[in-house]
Amino acid sequence: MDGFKSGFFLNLYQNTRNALKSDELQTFSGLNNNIERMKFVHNVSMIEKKLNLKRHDREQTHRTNNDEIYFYKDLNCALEMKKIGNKFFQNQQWNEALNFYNKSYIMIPSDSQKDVAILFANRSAVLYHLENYDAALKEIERAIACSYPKEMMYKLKERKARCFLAKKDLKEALKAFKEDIQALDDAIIPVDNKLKLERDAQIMIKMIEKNLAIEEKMSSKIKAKEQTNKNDENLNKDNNEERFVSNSLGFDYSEEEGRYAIAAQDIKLGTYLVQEKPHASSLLQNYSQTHCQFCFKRINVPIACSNCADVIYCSENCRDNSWKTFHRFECGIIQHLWSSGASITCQMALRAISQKPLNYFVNLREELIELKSNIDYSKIDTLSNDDYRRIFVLVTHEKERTFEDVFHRMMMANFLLHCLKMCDYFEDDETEENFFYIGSLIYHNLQVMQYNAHEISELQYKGKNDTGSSVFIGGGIYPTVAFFNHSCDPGIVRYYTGNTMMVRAIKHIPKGSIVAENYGPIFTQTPKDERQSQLLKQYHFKCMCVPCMQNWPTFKDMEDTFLRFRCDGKNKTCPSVIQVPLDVNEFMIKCTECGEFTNIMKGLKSVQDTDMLFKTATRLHESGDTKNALSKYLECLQILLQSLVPPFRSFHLTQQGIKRCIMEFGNKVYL
Ligand SMILES: C[S@@+](CC[C@H](N)C(=O)[O-])C[C@H]1O[C@@H](n2cnc3c(N)ncnc32)[C@H](O)[C@@H]1O
Repeated sequence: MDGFKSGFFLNLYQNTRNALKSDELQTFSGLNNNIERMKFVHNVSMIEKKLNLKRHDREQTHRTNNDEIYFYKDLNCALEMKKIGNKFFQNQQWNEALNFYNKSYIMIPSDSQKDVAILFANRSAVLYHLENYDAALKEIERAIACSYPKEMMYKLKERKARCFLAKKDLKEALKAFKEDIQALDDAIIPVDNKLKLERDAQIMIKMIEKNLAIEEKMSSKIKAKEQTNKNDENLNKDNNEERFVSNSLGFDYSEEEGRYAIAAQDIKLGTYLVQEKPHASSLLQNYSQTHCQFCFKRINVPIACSNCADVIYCSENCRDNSWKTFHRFECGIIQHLWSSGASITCQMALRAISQKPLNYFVNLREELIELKSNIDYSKIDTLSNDDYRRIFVLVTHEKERTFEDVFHRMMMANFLLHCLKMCDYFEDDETEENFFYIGSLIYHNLQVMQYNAHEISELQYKGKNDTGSSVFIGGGIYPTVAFFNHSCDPGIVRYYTGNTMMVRAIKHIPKGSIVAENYGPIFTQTPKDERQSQLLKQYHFKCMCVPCMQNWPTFKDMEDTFLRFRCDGKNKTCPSVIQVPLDVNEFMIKCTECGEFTNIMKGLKSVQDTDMLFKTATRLHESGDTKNALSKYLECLQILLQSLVPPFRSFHLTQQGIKRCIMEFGNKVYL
């Protein structure tokens, strides 16, 4: 996720770097703070002269060189798209029609409100046919708010009534049919048609009134339903929390490992540990026309930015929040960022600044200097997720960086600073001091993102039988989860709804143990040496997790591994450890020492967490459903891996077994 891999910036960087003379190199190496370094890079790169970039504005209504990716507001083009949409609509190809209406709407300049209103109305018609009545009603509301023509209003009101009817909301349907009759007064259509439409509406009104009378009698039932809906609303509110951190999670600090998460109490498998919104996040360009720029939800019915056609939103709320924070500055420069080749981490480094006004950072300046040498985590943890100090304190490994790394990142920061200037971030403030101070923060952010940002993924399914795969759609910086250290055998799984991250335990984690996540290399797939050197190179630490210390084999190396169990023979004193081949599908095994048959799962019964699971497995086993029983037994084993004492603690489950446990059990957690 790091750096500029392609795009015009690479050239600029290489030219500047190659042109550096040895005395300039020395000067740069001798500089002792980031503001001075920023000034130096700014002067040698002469970025403003070399890059003739301008912010796009509303007047720029042309398309560039048949460029398929970059859309501009363009009325003619938008009307063409609408025509295509209309053709699909006539052929009852609803999804295709919606797709073209969406494209058309996104490209309409915001001063063409009437066209916008008509497109909202067209989308409502498609959505009605797709039986997505709530979305259709929302579009009707939007069309009306955009001054939909009075003479056509009766169509919208009638559609509104039919949507409510389909939703079985008779009261609202009744209201809408009455509004429909009123709206017919303004309709410019032949009188006969008008009368017919009015008669139809009256018939509906009578029918609904009759049904409402019946419904009245059952009002108590309806009240109960309303109560349920209210409860649902409350649930959703909880989901919208900025962050939730379980009481079972704590944080500790050591000189070698920095700050890291631990279990403040025993953590059961499956426990929700964290739900967190990002401090800053950026969506990949490829998803800019399918996902909400603000919350990353996939969208069928987008809301457009009124100035640019580069981004879309799932709702007016997300559009407004985006505008209030970063998009008012980024609007019109996003295409430059994309074509520069700036990685998602670079875009996040910029966004962590563009989402707050200049004053915010100017006011924090003294405190940030203090934070560089003295961090009070108990205070930092109480700050809200959108507070810049929460990400400022994250690891940067600043002292371990090479000259090339610093120069490269300074150049990136300088380019991003240039972008900020281009989009009027500094407004009337022309002081050099603030300009380079913000540059130094962008540089700091680039370092923070390198070690602390997370990829945001989405579970995508291709067809009915697909089991789904996780697809990278953007990046985010999560102030709480950024403090989780790594293990090659992690205790948690991360997954997302939009850009909200959820973290759950995938094993039993005893009180006081580290709660680790995984930075990439996992013991089942990558051999120890490879894992350790990758982590050292990428994250500057030597991994000392249990699989690294005990050199656990990968799945591939586990082909010949045995399951090992202590014999549970008749006299209970047999000291033997029985080895069971990997492909075991019998649960009764014979001890080679005492000759007794024993149930390999017997020793596991005592562990509380697995009791239910074990009972289910036994029931399935006894009923002859060996396949499902095995799967349940293996789930037990997966949980127990953490709590068993040696030699059991150190055994590795079968390749098939652990894989299946993780896949099957893990999947349940993911979904
Ligand atoms: C995302 S941060 C994790 C939080 C970090 N410990 C801190 O103090 O902010 C990643 C950095 O933490 C440290 N780290 C992560 N896992 C570690 C581990 N298992 N052992 C030692 N250091 C680790 C490394 O310095 C790594 O670059």
